[in-house]
Amino acid sequence: MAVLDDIVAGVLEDLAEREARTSLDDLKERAAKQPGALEVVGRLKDPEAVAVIAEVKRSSPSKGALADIADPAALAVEYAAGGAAVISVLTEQRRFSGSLADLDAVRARVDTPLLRKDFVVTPYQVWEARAHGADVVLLIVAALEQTVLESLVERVHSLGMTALVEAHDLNEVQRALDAGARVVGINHRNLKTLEVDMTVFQRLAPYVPDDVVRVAESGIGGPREVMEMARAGADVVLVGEALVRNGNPRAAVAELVAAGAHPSLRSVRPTQ
Ligand SMILES: O=C(O)c1ccccc1NCC(=O)[C@H](O)[C@H](O)COP(=O)(O)O
Repeated sequence: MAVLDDIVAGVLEDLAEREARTSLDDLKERAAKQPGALEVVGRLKDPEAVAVIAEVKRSSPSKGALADIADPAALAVEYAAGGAAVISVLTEQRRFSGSLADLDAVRARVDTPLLRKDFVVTPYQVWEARAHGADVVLLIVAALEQTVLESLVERVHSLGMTALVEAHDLNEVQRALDAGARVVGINHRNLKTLEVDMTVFQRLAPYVPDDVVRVAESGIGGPREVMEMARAGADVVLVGEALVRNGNPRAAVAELVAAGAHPSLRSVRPTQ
């Protein structure tokens, strides 16, 4: 079984348990009590700079344990202080050791927009994201039939949140755009094989129109890669491992933010 299928199968089992505990009506009530979702498209599409999405990531299928993050909110506070535009919180339990409790904890401590990073395949999970304070929801094209992808994008947007729609090849980029994505993530990591190919973003970015936010994801280790992604047309970089392994996450985010605003990029980035 491909890694992605295996992850989604586990996600569906865990989801069934949560659905048995919390009805959709209860989730909707909780969502109604949240402040409105924060707008992120304008924040991410800055012609002067590449924005940074900093990820709270304890472990992963490709690398196993990455960092012992006892206090995800404290890490998020450091990310926010370093200048992260959005903070990504992994909520998948089995392979990434995340939870909705992590999202709650982070939401309680930072005002920065939050991305619920999970394997979202049903509307219930979209409601969960909103009920737990998310502003952005990841949708992975490879995990979804086109009609389901379209309806989930619509649901995310109708709740005032933004869908980050993730692709890994040209067909998936086209499907993301057809589904109405305003923010497209191009993942260097193939989620079926876990192979990371750092040429994927530069090959696919030209197919994403300029009015759509382009996010380069995975394998970004530091300022050098941020500048490479910027030159290839990235508006945003999403970084996990390099930040959670760094002893000074605030400084590490600040370094990436500074690289994304480097004056030498002004001549290569399109003015919008
Ligand atoms: O990270 C993995 O091993 C992984 C495996 C299977 C599905 C998804 C996976 N990661 C999710 C991500 O997209 C990354 O967490 C994110 O892009 C950050 O990547 P990195 O900076 O390389 O930690």
